[in-house]
Amino acid sequence: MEQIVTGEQMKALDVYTIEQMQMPSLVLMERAGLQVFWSMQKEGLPLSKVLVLCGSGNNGADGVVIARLLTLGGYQTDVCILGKPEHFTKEMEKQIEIGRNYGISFVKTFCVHEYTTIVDALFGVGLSREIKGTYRETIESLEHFQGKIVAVDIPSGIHAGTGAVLGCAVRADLTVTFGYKKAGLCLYPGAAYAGKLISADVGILMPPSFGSGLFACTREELKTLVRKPDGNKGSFGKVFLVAGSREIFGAAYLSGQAVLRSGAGMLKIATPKENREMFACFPEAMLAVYDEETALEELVRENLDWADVIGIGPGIGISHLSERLLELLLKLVKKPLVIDADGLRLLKGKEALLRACKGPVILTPHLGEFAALTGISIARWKENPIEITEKTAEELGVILVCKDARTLISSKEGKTCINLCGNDGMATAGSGDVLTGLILGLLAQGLLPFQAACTGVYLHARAGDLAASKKGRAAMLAGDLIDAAGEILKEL
Ligand SMILES: NC(=O)C1=CN([C@@H]2O[C@H](COP(=O)(O)OP(=O)(O)OC[C@H]3O[C@@H](n4cnc5c(N)ncnc54)[C@H](OP(=O)(O)O)[C@@H]3O)[C@@H](O)[C@H]2O)[C@@H](O)CC1
Ligand SMILES: [K+]
Repeated sequence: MEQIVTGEQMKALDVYTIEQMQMPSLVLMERAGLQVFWSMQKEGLPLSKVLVLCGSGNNGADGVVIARLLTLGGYQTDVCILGKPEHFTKEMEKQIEIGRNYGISFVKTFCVHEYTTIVDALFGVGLSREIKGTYRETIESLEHFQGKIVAVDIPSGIHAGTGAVLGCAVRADLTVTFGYKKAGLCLYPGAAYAGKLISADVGILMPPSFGSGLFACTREELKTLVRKPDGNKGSFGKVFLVAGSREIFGAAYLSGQAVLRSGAGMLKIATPKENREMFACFPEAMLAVYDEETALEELVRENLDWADVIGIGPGIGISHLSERLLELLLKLVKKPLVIDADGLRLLKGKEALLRACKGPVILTPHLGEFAALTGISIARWKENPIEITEKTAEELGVILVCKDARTLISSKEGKTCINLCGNDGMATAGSGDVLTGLILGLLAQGLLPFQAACTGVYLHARAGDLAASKKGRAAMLAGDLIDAAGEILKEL
């Protein structure tokens, strides 16, 4: 997993490195400036005439370092400091003094169109409120700039913890961020403002006791999934999935296919009797059919004994039978339970039952389902997604997968994973059913619930990127995700 931090956490790490490790702030800053300077050269930015825009804090001080390095490198560079001298940090004062000694060009006014590249060093992780006045006018004047823009640490105007735009923000082509990726660069809209994102090591250290539970999944997590040469279908896990209804067969099929493609050994689908014939095309799945006459408690008890993991929701519809099945599972399950789609809609009003559930529960709502379940609007979630997802996971006592362009997975203990892969082609019918199946398949193979949820989301998103590269984002279907997930697992 890759560590992600909020702005506050990053500041705490700066302080730790400077005060506890005794690393001078100006050394960190020099390394930060060098990393941006090198990245600008390496990325082939047009450097015939560069303007560096600086605020009054240490992000601005980084900007002055970059201007000095560019000037020494022979690139024509101007620096414009928008911050007021009374707000300068001591590092900023020092960098201006050094810059003057090195003969860099400070300007008071500028015409953006004279420059080929602009360096945005107005605000970094210290941005604390909405941008107004001259800062805002300057940022807005960059909107029609034809050259390239490089953001130092984070595009100015983006909140480092939430990715929100505070009034206005710089749209960068390249962002060089220091130490660790900031959450605001990983979440939308911030992610869209960052352009190409490069993480640069500048020597900031993280103490072992550091309490950031924020991560992004990486390819490494998939490697925890190992096939055992002496394994059998039982040892790769048995999945019991309550899915499908008279009207909706496809959701059960897609989820079930994803379960088996991810490597689980056996699958049994509980579905209404009318679906029996439809399942002729899915011979790998066993069936437990039910109707009004079925003793549902018996059916559930029997299959809970048999299965290693349980899922409910894809295409079950809203009926008294599906509601009864959900209630029985919540009351009786002691194994991991994944609830998706209609299962989430039926969960409304059963929060007490959910909290009392003895098995670990994973909920996988898209934002509409999340809003319906919690009463928290999509707009409110988007204002502060990490905090709200963590709080809801804790309150409901579940692992919560909030599906969005940047899906968040939070455990009730306050660990959160941000998914950084995937694309808009995945917003297609059945995509969520596939995710549920993948998570179930990974659970069946022994991944711990939070790990299975994070790895499932990552595998699903990587499959989305592979499917998009083959079929195109508009044309790809949920079924392509299943095939692509299989290919990704094969590569391992
Ligand atoms: N520590 C280190 O050694 C290292 C730090 N590094 C660099 O430092 C950056 C963090 O620096 P920072 O903490 O000084 O904050 P920064 O982002 O420059 O802005 C703070 C200033 O802006 C002001 N301000 C805020 N919002 C505002 C608004 N809307 N409109 C107007 N003003 C506003 C705020 O005012 P205040 O809120 O205090 O009133 C304050 O004056 C970090 O991102 C990285 O680039 C690297 O070099 C590595 C080593
Ligand atoms: K910046």
